Amino acid sequence: MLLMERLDDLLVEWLPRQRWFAGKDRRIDGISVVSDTELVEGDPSLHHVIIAVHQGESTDRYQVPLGVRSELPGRLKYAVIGQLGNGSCVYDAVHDPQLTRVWLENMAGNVDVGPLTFRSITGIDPGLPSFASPAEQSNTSLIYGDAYICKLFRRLTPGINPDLEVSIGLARAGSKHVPELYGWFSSDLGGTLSTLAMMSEFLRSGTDGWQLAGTSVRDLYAEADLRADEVGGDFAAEAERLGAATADVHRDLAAAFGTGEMTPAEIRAVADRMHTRLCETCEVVPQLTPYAGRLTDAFDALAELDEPLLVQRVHGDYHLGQVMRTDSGWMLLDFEGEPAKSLEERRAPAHPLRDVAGMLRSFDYAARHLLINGQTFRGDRDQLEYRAQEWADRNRSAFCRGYAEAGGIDPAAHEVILRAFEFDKAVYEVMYEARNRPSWLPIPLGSIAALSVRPESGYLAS
Ligand SMILES: Nc1ncnc2c1ncn2[C@@H]1O[C@H](COP(=O)(O)OP(=O)(O)O)[C@@H](O)[C@H]1O
Ligand SMILES: O=P(O)(O)O[C@H]1O[C@H](CO)[C@@H](O[C@H]2O[C@H](CO)[C@@H](O)[C@H](O)[C@H]2O)[C@H](O)[C@H]1O
Repeated sequence: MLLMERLDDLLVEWLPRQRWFAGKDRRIDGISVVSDTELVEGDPSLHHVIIAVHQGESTDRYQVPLGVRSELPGRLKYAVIGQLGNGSCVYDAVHDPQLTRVWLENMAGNVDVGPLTFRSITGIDPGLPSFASPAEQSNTSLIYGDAYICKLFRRLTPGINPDLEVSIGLARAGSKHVPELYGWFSSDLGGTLSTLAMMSEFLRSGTDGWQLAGTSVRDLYAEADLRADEVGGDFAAEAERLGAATADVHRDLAAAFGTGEMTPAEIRAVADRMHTRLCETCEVVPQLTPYAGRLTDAFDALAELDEPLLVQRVHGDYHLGQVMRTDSGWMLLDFEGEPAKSLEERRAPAHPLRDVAGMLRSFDYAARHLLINGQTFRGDRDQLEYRAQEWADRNRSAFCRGYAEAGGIDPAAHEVILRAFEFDKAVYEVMYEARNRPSWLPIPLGSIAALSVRPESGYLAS
């Protein structure tokens, strides 16, 4: 058992500096160890630790694999958490390939160690070295060789993780737009077998949509007088193909998990939740308040729909960082849903245009993110903002066209639904940015300002 004096103090100081720690906006009142399984003995040792972090009314559980060495080599200094009472160093084990190899070996061997169960569903090479992915993400991924990527879920929820659940479902449905699943590991959490990590094919030929879109936007801003359709890096054809891939995955999700109907009363409940989120966000970010009236109108218009809506399992947190363009087309990743929602909400069937709206938001982000933080490009500010909107609109339309032509519900024919979902997502982003990246807050606020003055009808095309 690793829990020695000072560990909790060290974690209180270290956790808020981690990208994946979801409680950065609240004080940590205390930390307790839920489980501690020694996976590698000796020096270094690997402790698979699950902690409970107490913050006010809430307690969240996190997975924190810890390495312990009597002396920390220079190459691991950046991963240090601190010094334990007995003088040894404790550090974030994901950065130590000497330790992380054990997860791969254990999955390959389908072994159980204490409460941990390691499983693979295909033959995997247990000998590949790992490094921690530098990607901007909510969890931590390890890349083994250039063959596998193993995502360690940081904040844990009892039960099967939706990302794993959906990957299994889509594999069974024969989807060609998701990486092949290779294995996972789980542990008992409060009496329920719960996913700790999943390992899939590493898409070595892939580039994520956020980077590709960013390159296109940079190309545009570098050419002072050209329009989005005139520069070399035009993204519209890719956006259209991405729309088509999204429709394919929605069809496969419907086949794997079934479809249902949302009654008008349930639609009103969805609109109510959007309204609640708006009120909560206005309290934290008062700059949103001037738009509250127009946002409320959009949510009310959704609440007034009197036809049932077809619902199904969806992605739930869809954006350009969740898709990769590979040599065989677009691949979709990370079916975990919005990290702030409960597991039940994340697994609940929803309208497929929720994902479409998520991706539309991402085109806005891609266009606007280079205009914050004092980045300088040719052209005056107003002109750049105009061109950003033009780029976003061109790609938003192309994505919707691709989606509809591949058999998805035509977004242009369901603007009331799309508008409500897009505004709700933008409100979510306002809170997300306020908590995680305050310097990015102008992005969703700017989008809300621009979109909320568009007419209800034709709001996509304008
Ligand atoms: N199968 C994969 N192959 C290659 N890179 C991947 C793969 N899965 C994820 N990535 C990279 O890791 C990033 C984060 O992955 P994601 O699943 O969204 O993590 P998180 O849920 O922690 O945010 C992606 O944007 C992508 O760049
Ligand atoms: O970490 P996740 O991918 O699960 O999602 C969370 O973080 C995302 C940022 O990394 C955040 O996405 C927002 O920023 C993106 C650009 O960085 C942009 O493309 C998205 O449209 C925007 O929503 C996501 O909302 C959050 O849940």
